[in-house]
This record gives sequence, C-alpha cells and structure tokens, in this order.
Amino acid sequence: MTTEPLLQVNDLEVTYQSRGLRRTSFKAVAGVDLQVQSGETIGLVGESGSGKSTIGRAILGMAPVTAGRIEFAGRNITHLPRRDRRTLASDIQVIFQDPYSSLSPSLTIGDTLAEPLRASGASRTEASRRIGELLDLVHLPSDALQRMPREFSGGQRQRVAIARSLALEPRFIVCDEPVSALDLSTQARVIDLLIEVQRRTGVSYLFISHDLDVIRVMSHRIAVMYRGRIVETGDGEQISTMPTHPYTQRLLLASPLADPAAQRVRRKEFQQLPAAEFLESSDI
Ligand SMILES: Nc1ncnc2c1ncn2[C@@H]1O[C@H](COP(=O)(O)OP(=O)(O)OP(=O)(O)O)[C@@H](O)[C@H]1O
Repeated sequence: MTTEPLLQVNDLEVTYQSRGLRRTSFKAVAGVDLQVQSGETIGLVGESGSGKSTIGRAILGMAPVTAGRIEFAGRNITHLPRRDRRTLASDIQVIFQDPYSSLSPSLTIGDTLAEPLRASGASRTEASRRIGELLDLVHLPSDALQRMPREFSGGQRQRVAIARSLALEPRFIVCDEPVSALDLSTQARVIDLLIEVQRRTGVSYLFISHDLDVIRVMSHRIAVMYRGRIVETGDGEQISTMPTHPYTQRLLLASPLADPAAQRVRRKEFQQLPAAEFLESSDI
C-alpha cells in the first residue's frame, strides 16, 4: 500500500523577472520533482545560488512559479490567491536562517508567540495554554515570556522562532538554513530539537542547507541541487557511499566530518575524472 505524499511537487519551474529598464528573465529552478511524506524530512543541499530557497519560497507561495504543480494534502496550491494562502498558514510554516532579524525586536517573547494564535482566533485562555506547551516543546523557561529577543543568544532566539512556527500545529515546515548562522555546538542543539519536535508532533520538514553534514544528520532523504535542478536523490548512506553526480562528489570532498580514509579514496577517484566529462555532466 502506498500512502499519498503530504507534499507533491511536479516539474516545477520558477522564473524571476528583473524590474530594470531592460526586462530580463532568469530561470532559477527547472524540472524539479519532489515528494514529502508525513513525518519525513527531505534535505535539499547545494551550493549558493543553486535554487534551494527558491523551491522553499515556491511552496510558501512567495516565488513566481512559471510551470509545474505543487500539491499539499491533495490540494493544488500552485497559484493560490492571497486570501486562500492565509488558510494554509496553520498547515505550512517557515523557519529562516537569521534568528536576529526574524523576530520583532519590539515584541516580548510572550507576544511573539501569542501573535499567530490570536490571529487564528484563539481565546486568551487557549493562547496561554498553547504558549505553555510551546515553551515546554522547545525547552525554554516560562520567565522567557516577559523578556525581549535582545536578551537571548542566537540559539535561544532560534528556539523562539521554532516555537512560533509550531504555534498553529503545522504539518509542514520549510526550514531555510535554520542553523547556518549558529556556532557548531548550538547548531547541534537546534538540530536535536528539530528532530525531537518531529518525533513528538509528526511534522514534515523541507530542510535547506549548503552543508552536507548537517543535511545528513537531519534528513530521511536527500536531494542534491545543482544549477536549478535536482541532480541526485538518496538517503544519507547512498549519497555518501555511491554518489553518481560529480557535484555530489565535490560536496563529499568538502565535508569536514568525512572519514579521512574514504575521503582519500574519493579524492583519487575524483582526480581520475576527466575534466571534460566533469564539465559536461555538470553543465545541465
Ligand atoms: N527575487 C529574485 N529576483 C531575481 N533573481 C533571484 C531572486 N531570488 C533569487 N534569485 C536568483 O535565483 C538563483 C537561486 O537563488 P536561491 O536563493 O534560490 O539559491 P540558494 O541555493 O538558496 O542560494 P543560497 O544558499 O545562497 O541562499 C540565484 O541565482 C539568485 O540570484
């Protein structure tokens, strides 16, 4: 028996238009297929500019989709009008990279968490019960509620951003480089938290990062992006041991956590790749 994916992306294309005097267009993503099941994390990895965030934004209705289809829980959400988008806010949420700019500096943590709940029509009592649950879920003390974002470290702010994204019990979260701005030990704690939240709530993640090691820890399945296309998919083991695309091999070589012996073998294989073949197969 196969279960319906929670999110299904088919043949997605996104084209940005420049607004200058000379109108030019740039195809940032093309031919992208993606499926995400309930409770699953799909990791999107690739170099800067490969189109990872564009896919996330297209799912959130924030990118100019020029072809293809995006379905969420069986509903076509590719070009939803703004007012219908709002009805999706409780199902699809986002966590951004920068915990310093993603929280309003003039709101207490309590008001930050209450905002989406009040907007969804929750009563004061319901909101304060839910805020208690959220603090518990992300391991923040209850005295955090009266404090301002500036009183918290980057990792703690990211916990607040995660709590806010969970307020309406979403089924799907786009995590766009959520740990890239944090130091290594804080990264590990936030990753542990996201995994624990998934275990407790069954939420699905599209987890975007340029760091293959972070992606391997987080993801059930990995999609490697290169120049606007997915060039390889597999689980962490497959991607690490049997990469087929030269760009994935390059990512593995750059991985600081890679086993040095395996890295030596890969480096040798990589050096034996004829340069022309590398360029040709990368040039998609
Ligand atoms: N609003 C926009 N208008 C025009 N071009 C854009 C716009 N947003 C992104 N792009 C271009 O689309 C391409 C893909 O960008 P995107 O942000 O999706 O890449 P990314 O893989 O997420 O990179 P990074 O890791 O640096 O965030 C880049 O070449 C970028 O310059």
